[in-house]
Amino acid sequence: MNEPNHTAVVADPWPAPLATASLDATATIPGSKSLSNRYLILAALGADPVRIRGLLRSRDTDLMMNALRALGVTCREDADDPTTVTVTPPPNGVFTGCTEVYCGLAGTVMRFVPPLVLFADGPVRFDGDEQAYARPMEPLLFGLKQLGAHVEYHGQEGCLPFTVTPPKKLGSADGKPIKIRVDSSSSSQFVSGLLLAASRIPGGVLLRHTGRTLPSLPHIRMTMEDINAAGGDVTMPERGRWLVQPRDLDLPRTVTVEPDLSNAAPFLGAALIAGGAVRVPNWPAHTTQPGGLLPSMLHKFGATITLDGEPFDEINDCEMFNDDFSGTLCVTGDGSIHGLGELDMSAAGELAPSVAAIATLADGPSQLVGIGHLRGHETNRLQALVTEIERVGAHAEELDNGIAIEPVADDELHGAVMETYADHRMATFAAMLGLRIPGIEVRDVQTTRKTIPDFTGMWAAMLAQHR
Ligand SMILES: O=C(O)C1=C[C@@H](OP(=O)(O)O)[C@@H](O)[C@H](O)C1
Ligand SMILES: C=C(OP(=O)(O)O)C(=O)O
Repeated sequence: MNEPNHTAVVADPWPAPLATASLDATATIPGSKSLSNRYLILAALGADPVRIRGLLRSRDTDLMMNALRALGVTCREDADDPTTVTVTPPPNGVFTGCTEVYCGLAGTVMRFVPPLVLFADGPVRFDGDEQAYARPMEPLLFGLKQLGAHVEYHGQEGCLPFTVTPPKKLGSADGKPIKIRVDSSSSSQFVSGLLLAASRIPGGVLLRHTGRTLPSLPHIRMTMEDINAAGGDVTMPERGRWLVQPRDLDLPRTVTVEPDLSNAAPFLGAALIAGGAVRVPNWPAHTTQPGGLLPSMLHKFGATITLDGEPFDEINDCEMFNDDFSGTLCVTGDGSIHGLGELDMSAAGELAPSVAAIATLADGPSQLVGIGHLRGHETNRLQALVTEIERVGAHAEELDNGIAIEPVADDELHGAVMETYADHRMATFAAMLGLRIPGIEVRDVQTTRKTIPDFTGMWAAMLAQHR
């Protein structure tokens, strides 16, 4: 249950640096949280050790490794490189029960680990940060109940903390896929969590999403691609329906994690806000990360985008998606930012705080829609964004399914101490505003450790590289 100590000392509130010159920077972004935690889960579900290279080392991945360790999985980092970790599954694939897992505030831990209890030899209790008690969990646990698990809540019904007890017998009696129905409209992670475990269920699983909307489809496609890369057989015969055939899962002996493209957003966005160029190396030309949508969003704001020197306009999405190719993405801004009008962000909700920061400094209004489920993220992000945008003197309002942002002239914006609500993306959002608005200070900037080990160091390094 213990978490590792993080010791770096940073002033609180942290004075966000102002950009006083246009940028000419390269930012190397650590590994993807979503891919890191999927590879850890899939490696734990396999039979043989898997070496994961470029693993993100941050609070969410440390929580995931500790969760797996509690279940009898060995996660051993290389002595000379903590981002290379070898995962060895438990003997016979049986996870250790009668234990506890601490989820922190990590959606990928609280939604991807409980399904592993289906293969445990006893009950597992799950707990997390107090703020995690407000995050939706019930649809995932309803899915597990349909697979025969027993769930006991220790606080509010449908929320952390809870205990999952494995079924006495797993899988259908007739050898056909078990049919389960889950409403995943409040988080794609319910579908992903169930799919990740489903290959190991005798007879497999037919999963149907029952809600009206389904956010973060790229993240579900990421789950499918990773399962299939591990020898699984998962298909989506139609939107909102997945068929998982029973299969042994074994990732390749070594897998390499792509950089976290969503965490690239504040850095690339800085080129628009401060003006100048920011480059991110190892940008994958093919990716299931929703951050793959970032170049086109930044382009709409008015940025010039190149990949290995090729203009973005001339990069045909299909041709560019050659699996083996990765290059340096370069975003250049001239200090002007166009309002977006209405932008559907349902596929990439985790980019919304960064996009909102840029939109706050634009020359016209933006409405980011399709993201009502952000109310159940680390904090109620729609409410938090409105409060913090208003705090610096611009205007914003909550919509049913998103946020409307009404920028004001730069001289009407003013510094403030920004709240972050234990939300890493609210901290990076505030840092982005601080590039242009003098006097921005950020409370608890260390909350960025959820997915970035040294955000303030990387931010300072970017600003030190200017024209
Ligand atoms: O599966 C994943 O790795 C994630 C899915 C998304 O969750 P939601 O569908 O809840 O937004 C995303 O926002 C989160 O940061 C990571
Ligand atoms: C929503 C997010 O995280 P989580 O994986 O905790 O859901 C996020 O990182 O923006």
